[in-house]
Amino acid sequence: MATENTVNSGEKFVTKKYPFSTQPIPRLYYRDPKAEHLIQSGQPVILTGSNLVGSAYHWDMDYLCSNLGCGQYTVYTSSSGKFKYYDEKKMPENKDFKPPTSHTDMTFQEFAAKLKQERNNEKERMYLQQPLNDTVGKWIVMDFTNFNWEWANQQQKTNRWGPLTSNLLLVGMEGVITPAHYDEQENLFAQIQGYKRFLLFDPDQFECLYPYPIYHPHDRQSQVDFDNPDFEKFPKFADLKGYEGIVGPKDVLYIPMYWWHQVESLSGHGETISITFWYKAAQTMKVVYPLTAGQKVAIMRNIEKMIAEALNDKSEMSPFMSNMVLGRYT
Ligand SMILES: CC1(C)c2ccccc2-c2ccc(C[C@@H](CC(=O)O)C(=O)C(=O)O)cc21
Ligand SMILES: [Zn+2]
Repeated sequence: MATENTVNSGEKFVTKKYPFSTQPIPRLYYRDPKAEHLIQSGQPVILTGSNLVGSAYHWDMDYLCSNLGCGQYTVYTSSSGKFKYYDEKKMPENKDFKPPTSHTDMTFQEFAAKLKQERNNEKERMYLQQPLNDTVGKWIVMDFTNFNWEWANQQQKTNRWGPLTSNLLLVGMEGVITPAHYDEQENLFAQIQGYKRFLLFDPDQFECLYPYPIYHPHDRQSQVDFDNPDFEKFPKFADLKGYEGIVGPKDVLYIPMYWWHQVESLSGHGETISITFWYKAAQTMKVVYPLTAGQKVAIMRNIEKMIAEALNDKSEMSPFMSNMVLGRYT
């Protein structure tokens, strides 16, 4: 049932309410020219009917247990249910950084068994994420080869995306949340089991989402706690405008590069099973003005990196940037 901080979004989903407005992510048949146009213009769209991972629609926990083999899988655990990504390579320079989640390796069978027992005492939330590699069993390899590669390759070509870098298998417990962040790759996000609520924000919402400094382990993640926003520190969060949609089995969501997204595995519909298709950026042939918001994010990132390198002292970043901007460009 819906409580005071949740809404009944449609017939069967209860979702958390946030203090910003959203409009629906378009949902179109994958062959619809409007869908093609949205992808080409770097706009998100939920695609139906693509069968991108049609050969994996029968993947459920039992099938994965018997066919994923006995390889080790990375399983993240979080007591809060939030899985904020952090870059371990950036931890040495940030002495007081405490990872918000822990991770261990285990076989899929161990993960599935823990999932069953976890269901009772609702304590530790778990999220398995694993590149699909050659440790998986032969049936999984066969399902993988039978993905709708013809359509995926056609998208890659039409939109001039770079190479496919990885397919990630994701198995999440009900209620896990991936907090707002952006990625630097194009993403075809395929849902196999369960339902995920996506909140998406245009890269031009950058000033409302206050990403961590680039050298921070939480680079690319928003500093704002959506459940308890600090409007003193992050006043423009109140002006945030987003898109929202529920991605269910057989849906494919196109998440354009640099688009912010928060992802919530909805309760009451079992664990979620997803596969991501990440592509490197399209080759920028000729710069066209005005620049897109995403291009400006890329420029900001490059400048932040150069300043951090030039100063070679993190504590100098803030005074340096303030001196450069305050009272001069503000
Ligand atoms: C949180 C988790 C498990 C994780 C932990 C540690 C390192 C990486 C990742 C990682 C990467 C991608 C996702 C999928 C998705 C979010 C979602 O579906 O929940 C998403 O953000 C995307 O497809 O771009 C989820 C994760
Ligand atoms: Zn992401």
